Amino acid sequence: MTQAIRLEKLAKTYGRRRGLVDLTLDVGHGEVLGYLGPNGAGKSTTIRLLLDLIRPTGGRATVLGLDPRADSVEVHRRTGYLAGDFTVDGRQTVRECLAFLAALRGGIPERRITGLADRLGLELAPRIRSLSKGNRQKVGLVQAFMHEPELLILDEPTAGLDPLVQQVFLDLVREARADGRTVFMSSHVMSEVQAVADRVAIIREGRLVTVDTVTALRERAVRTVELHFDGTVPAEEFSRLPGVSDVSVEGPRLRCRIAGSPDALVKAAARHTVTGLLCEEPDLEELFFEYYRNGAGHDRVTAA
Ligand SMILES: Nc1ncnc2c1ncn2[C@@H]1O[C@H](COP(=O)(O)OP(=O)(O)OP(=O)(O)O)[C@@H](O)[C@H]1O
Repeated sequence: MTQAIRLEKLAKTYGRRRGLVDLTLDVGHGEVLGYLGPNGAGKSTTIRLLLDLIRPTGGRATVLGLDPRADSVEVHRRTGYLAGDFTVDGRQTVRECLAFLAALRGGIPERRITGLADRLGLELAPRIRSLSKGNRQKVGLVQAFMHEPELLILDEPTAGLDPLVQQVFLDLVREARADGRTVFMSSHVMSEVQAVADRVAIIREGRLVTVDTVTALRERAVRTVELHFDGTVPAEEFSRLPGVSDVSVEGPRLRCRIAGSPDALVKAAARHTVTGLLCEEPDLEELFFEYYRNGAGHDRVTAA
């Protein structure tokens, strides 16, 4: 797979403040990458660097094979961008605003704009300044998607959206991927990212902590397992097994948490008569918290 985005030791400092530290990351064409991190992790900094809205202090970014600085116009033409602080002229109506932005893009069929607005439940008649935060965000989404760009760069796209509209947004991302387009979206909510992303990159304090597929993250995540036996089993037979923690036994029921392979647990259970087995879906949000806790940041993220 060729790369839609290639970051090589990309770095940004703001005076003496750290923005981004030697970030190396590739995003393939047609891939949806979820870019997760707590407040101040460096997500917006990365995105602004991709679009040449700020300049790096080290390293290199390549977007659609282009240099964001030298080929800025071309990068912006081929990209749909939603800024974290999306703002437009408040005096315009939604329709005027989107028509203006469409004209800047060389014209876009009106039905595409009205189609997106309909799906997101965005009225076109009101003035921008009268809109709630969520409705302004919808304007931002329409303008990012309306020209069907080959690359979408979205900074906290679901901020302020209610759950139903969030689902519509996730559908738009799925459709973009089905069309072979690339999506780079930042978030601080794991659940929405895991619903659509092929891979998830987690950053903390300007550094990449991990990047992996949602499937692999799931395999690494902690899950709760409940086993039912035909009688009481000794907890100590289970508490020392690799990856097993928080073992509790209540009558014939044993509950524990497991990280990684359940093989040792299954083999230990098989020494008894198992009458029931319940395994909860791994909680990726919890895995995400772990990545945060294992550092000096301690910035809490929002659980969805
Ligand atoms: N213009 C600036 N001047 C000084 N420091 C900045 C500036 N922009 C960002 N920073 C610092 O860079 C770091 C990364 O900020 P950034 O906005 O990229 O984080 P983020 O992950 O997007 O956070 P959030 O979720 O709050 O938007 C933070 O410590 C922030 O204070």
